[in-house]
Amino acid sequence: MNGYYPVVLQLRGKRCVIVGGGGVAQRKLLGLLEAGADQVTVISPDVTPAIGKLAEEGVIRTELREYEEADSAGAWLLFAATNDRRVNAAIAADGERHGALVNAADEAERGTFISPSVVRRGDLLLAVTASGASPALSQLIKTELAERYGPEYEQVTARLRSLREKAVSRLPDERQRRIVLKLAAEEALQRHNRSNIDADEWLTGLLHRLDRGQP
Ligand SMILES: C[C@@]1(CC(=O)O)c2cc3[nH]c(cc4nc(cc5[nH]c(cc(n2)[C@H]1CCC(=O)O)[C@@](C)(CC(=O)O)[C@@H]5CCC(=O)O)C(CC(=O)O)=C4CCC(=O)O)c(CCC(=O)O)c3CC(=O)O
Ligand SMILES: NC(=O)C1=CN([C@@H]2O[C@H](COP(=O)(O)OP(=O)(O)OC[C@H]3O[C@@H](n4cnc5c(N)ncnc54)[C@H](O)[C@@H]3O)[C@@H](O)[C@H]2O)C=CC1
Repeated sequence: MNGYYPVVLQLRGKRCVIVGGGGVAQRKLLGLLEAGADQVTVISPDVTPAIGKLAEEGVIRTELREYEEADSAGAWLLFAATNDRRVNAAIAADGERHGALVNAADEAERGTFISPSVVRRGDLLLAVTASGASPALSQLIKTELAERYGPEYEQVTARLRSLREKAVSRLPDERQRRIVLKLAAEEALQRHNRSNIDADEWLTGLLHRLDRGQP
């Protein structure tokens, strides 16, 4: 076992700090924003034009200077993404001491987490990692997954959420609910073009299928 355990973090209201302002920092930043992070600061003497634009628009904050130890103190999620190995090592050590989750972009072992390759389809999130063995492989598999699970899966997942809400209120029997929800997920995967069916109607249809004994 390599020690890596996957989790999905809720970033709303959490302070995220990226140190470094190059291509890697930019990629990490865009990933955070896609997740809905709303308190992001980038610290670096220089930043890419895209990072600069986001700061101008007020989406993120930038501090155009070198890293200082105090920067890691208030961070919940911390990225060491400079091109200076010694600085990245110091950030990782400071961050851990202050209780932040740390990503070390140049030397994974120094940090406490690594970033996966991600495909987002609304609430459906597909994440791939090779645990540092091959970021390029993760990227390739992500591309395959993005083709297999196209943009329509946003709607598929949203429909399953509304159906599940209905099922939770209409079906008190846990076993029946579980069977219905598994059946719904199967149907959604097989026939995701039927996106216009109402959740109540769908649930009724699923219950009929169960009654007729054809799950
Ligand atoms: C350990 C890890 C730590 C971390 O950063 O979290 C790490 C470390 C390093 N990456 C390096 C290189 C590259 N990284 C990418 C791309 C990505 N790297 C990402 C994650 C990770 N990279 C973590 C492990 C994930 C895993 O193994 O699955 C992705 C998935 C997620 C993200 O960063 O958001 C993102 C793809 C996003 C997407 O598009 O889907 C590319 C491809 C490219 O640039 O086009 C290359 C060149 C090709 C190659 O090397 O394979 C180097 C060497 C640097 C050097 O040569 O100096 C190191 C340092 C080292 O090896 O120690
Ligand atoms: N994890 C990953 O996916 C990858 C990681 N890497 C590693 O990440 C490092 C960064 O890559 P790039 O963004 O392409 O480098 P880059 O050279 O484009 O950017 C480095 C940034 O760090 C800033 N910086 C340097 N010293 C600093 C300090 N003391 N305080 C704050 N900011 C400082 C620079 O101003 C610059 O903005 C590379 O050196 C490499 O080791 C590289 C490719 C992929």
